[in-house]
Amino acid sequence: MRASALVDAPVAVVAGALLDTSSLAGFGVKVPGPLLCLGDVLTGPFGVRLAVTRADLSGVSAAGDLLELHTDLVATGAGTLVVDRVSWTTVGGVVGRFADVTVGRGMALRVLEKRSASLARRSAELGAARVVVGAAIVRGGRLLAQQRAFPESHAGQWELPGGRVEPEEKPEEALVRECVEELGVPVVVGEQVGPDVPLKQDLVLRIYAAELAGGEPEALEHNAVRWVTAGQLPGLDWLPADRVLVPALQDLLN
Ligand SMILES: Nc1nc2c([nH]c(=O)n2[C@H]2C[C@H](O)[C@@H](COP(=O)(O)OP(=O)(O)OP(=O)(O)O)O2)c(=O)[nH]1
Repeated sequence: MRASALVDAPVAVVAGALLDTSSLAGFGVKVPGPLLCLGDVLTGPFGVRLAVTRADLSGVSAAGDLLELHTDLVATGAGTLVVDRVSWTTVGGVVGRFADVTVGRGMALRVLEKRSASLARRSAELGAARVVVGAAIVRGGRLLAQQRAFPESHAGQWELPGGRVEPEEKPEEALVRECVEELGVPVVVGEQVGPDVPLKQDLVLRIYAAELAGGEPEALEHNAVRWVTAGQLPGLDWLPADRVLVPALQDLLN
């Protein structure tokens, strides 16, 4: 079964809204955390279990023994086309087929309609949210990660250099400023990497690829900086929002 809807927001924003498990609230789905990550297991009504097999800019997929859900995102000139595909295994026999047609399809359609409305709502919120920028600085096939010194709850965890965009700044300008403040070096900012990851109701994390424009980065406000390979990325104790971005960061390095 397929359904599609146009959402008036860029792909990076809609992809972020899709990762936000708050848009699954009200569907009786148990989720492991506030953000969907590759490999997460979702538990739906009747104990149906689904593993997340894709969570990136192209959309989200989840698959289990009986059910598969795919949401594909396509950029159009007029916003993002969200294409949902649902497939499930029908219990055999006449009764099973009857139940499938009368109950299963109607239920799936109602769920998709409700979800599409909540996705559009969350995308609008995130599109208007304040942005925290982060720099994916790559040198010689390694990514620069930095280890937070505070607050206590996040001390020791890893993140990317960056911070909040001030009201009068462009995101790229904020990133250059933050890299000078935190690392003591200028950077050249490139393309966005991965989706806008929801941090709170009205705050998103947006990562840009970046290159050093000179100098050697130092941990001026952090515990440490470290250059990590694609293989080392999943093993680092990242802040939760950055963990979601690991596959996109690995793609950037590969
Ligand atoms: N810089 C940065 N912040 C991140 C990342 N991942 C992530 O969840 N965050 C969160 C942590 C904070 O809640 C928020 C940014 O705060 P910050 O402390 O770095 O930036 P800031 O100095 O401009 O913020 P503030 O003084 O206004 O709190 O974003 C990341 O990779 N880099």
